[in-house]
Amino acid sequence: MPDGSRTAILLANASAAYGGRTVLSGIDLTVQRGERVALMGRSGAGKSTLIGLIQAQAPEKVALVPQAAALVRTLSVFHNVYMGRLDQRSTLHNLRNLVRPAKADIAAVQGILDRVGLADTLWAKAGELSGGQQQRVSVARALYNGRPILVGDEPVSALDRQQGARVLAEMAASHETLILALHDVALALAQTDRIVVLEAGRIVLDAPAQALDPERLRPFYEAA
Ligand SMILES: Nc1ncnc2c1ncn2[C@@H]1O[C@H](COP(=O)(O)OP(=O)(O)OP(=O)(O)O)[C@@H](O)[C@H]1O
Repeated sequence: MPDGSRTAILLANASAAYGGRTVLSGIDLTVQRGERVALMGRSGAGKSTLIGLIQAQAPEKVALVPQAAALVRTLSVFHNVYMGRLDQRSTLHNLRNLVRPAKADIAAVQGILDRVGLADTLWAKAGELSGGQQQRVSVARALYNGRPILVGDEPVSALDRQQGARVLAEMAASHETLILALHDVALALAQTDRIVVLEAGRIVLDAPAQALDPERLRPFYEAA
């Protein structure tokens, strides 16, 4: 992909299999820089697998919010968020920060935590937070990482709709492109501009959010 291209992600006839069983096939997906895309579909449709393919295509450009928060439970929230930029700092700086965090880094991490409603948790152990708080620490780590494409696998699933909308807005403010697996239809329609629906490993709908409503998406969630 040439630098300066408007294309953020390009998958052409992509497929994926586990142990010889194909779970994604014929995937054609081009995401332009600046788009906010919701990946939707029933459990098992292939959203997480597709997210893996998307991340593998441009790992240096992707800040990932994985489905399970993947935090180091015994470390502080500060350290878990700081990990988002480990590869952007020297080993010496990182080691020093483990023991005695630099003021500028503390301020930067605190600023991100304020934005996701976690202002008072900086030195709490990540493992002692609620599930919704841990999910926001995972989002904060991606925001701090700052790469242009934020890819999230159900990044607000543990939050109520209002909190979820607020956190999605913070993602949109920090990252040029969003690609998010979401199960909340109302949230997806309100907070993204394109809906891609997967069914049994294939894309069965790819349309602007503005052209859709919950009724149109219902068949993809009703019991098969
Ligand atoms: N590590 C794995 N090994 C074997 N099969 C897997 C593995 N991960 C996923 N699968 C299978 O691949 C298919 C797609 O799974 P995937 O997790 O991508 O779906 P999903 O849409 O993200 O589901 P959910 O919404 O429940 O997370 C499913 O049939 C699942 O059982």
